[in-house]
Amino acid sequence: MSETILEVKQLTKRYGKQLALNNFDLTVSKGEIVGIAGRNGAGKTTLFRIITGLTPEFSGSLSLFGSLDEQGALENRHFVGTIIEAPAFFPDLTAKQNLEYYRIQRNIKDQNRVDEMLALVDLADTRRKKFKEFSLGMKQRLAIALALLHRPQLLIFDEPTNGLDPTGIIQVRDLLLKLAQEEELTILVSSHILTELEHLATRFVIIEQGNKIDEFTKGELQERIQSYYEIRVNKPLAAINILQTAFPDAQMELDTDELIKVYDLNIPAEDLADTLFQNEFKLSHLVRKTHKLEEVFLNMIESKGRDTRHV
Ligand SMILES: Nc1ncnc2c1ncn2[C@@H]1O[C@H](COP(=O)(O)OP(=O)(O)OP(=O)(O)O)[C@@H](O)[C@H]1O
Repeated sequence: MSETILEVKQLTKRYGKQLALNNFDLTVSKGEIVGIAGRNGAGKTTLFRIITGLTPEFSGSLSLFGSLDEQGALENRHFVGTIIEAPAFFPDLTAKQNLEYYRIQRNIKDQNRVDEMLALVDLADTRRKKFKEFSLGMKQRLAIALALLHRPQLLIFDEPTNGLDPTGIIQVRDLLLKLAQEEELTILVSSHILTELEHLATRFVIIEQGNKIDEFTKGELQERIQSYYEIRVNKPLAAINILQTAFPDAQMELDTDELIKVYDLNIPAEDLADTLFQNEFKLSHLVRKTHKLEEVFLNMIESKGRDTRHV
């Protein structure tokens, strides 16, 4: 069994009448990169603030590094590195000077740690460049270096790719992957765009209006971005019934645009067309398509979110 790094059970947080988190359960094992995806206001930051101790009032239980009692969890927060809000860096200081300030302030004895971190996040060459002259991606990488300065085992990163351009997104993502592999970090990240977590996370949790509405592994996600046939035909309702009778094992649906979707590419397209022709349907469109990830994400929120609202 893999080591449990974090376990929260039945986490609930209200801000007045606003339910920000509702009976939220989450277990994170060592070495995992867990992506929390949800729209703006879904509750991601609230979850991270509770885990990191920034929001101390909540109901439910929280266990960090196996320590169940609240006091123990507080002590174990030393092993957590956090980027929830942009850290305060001095605009006129360099990357090295900024990190050195925090190294001394946090009483980290290892004097090589700053150079080590700058190399790790690929900022060693910035030399005299001041923080205010950094790109957003460089600022984000410096924030990662700061969060890791005290050698945490769990990194919690709220919206790491927010505001970054495509190059910045890839740089930050590759850095996080490298950290997970080389530094054996366990990582918890959030995003309002599932696509941005797609090539990073090993497991995904979908949150909507404070509720966990879905959870799946990277492999399971691939299955959901499945390919399918899209068919337009006159009398689509009658046609889907005929197709379903002809191919009883195939999963099919009629979407809101009256398009038939057949989720079984083992059926040759000609067989679908033949069945429709033989039953005198007029076929105007038959193409092979693949679901787009954001589409899968929004469908998930729409269908499962509906069931959990107003609780
Ligand atoms: N300090 C607060 N006071 C009142 N309401 C709050 C507070 N913090 C969060 N909320 C509310 O709780 C809900 C969850 O907010 P949260 O910031 O956790 O969402 P989020 O998923 O992180 O969204 P975003 O991506 O926009 O940051 C929202 O409805 C938000 O308005």
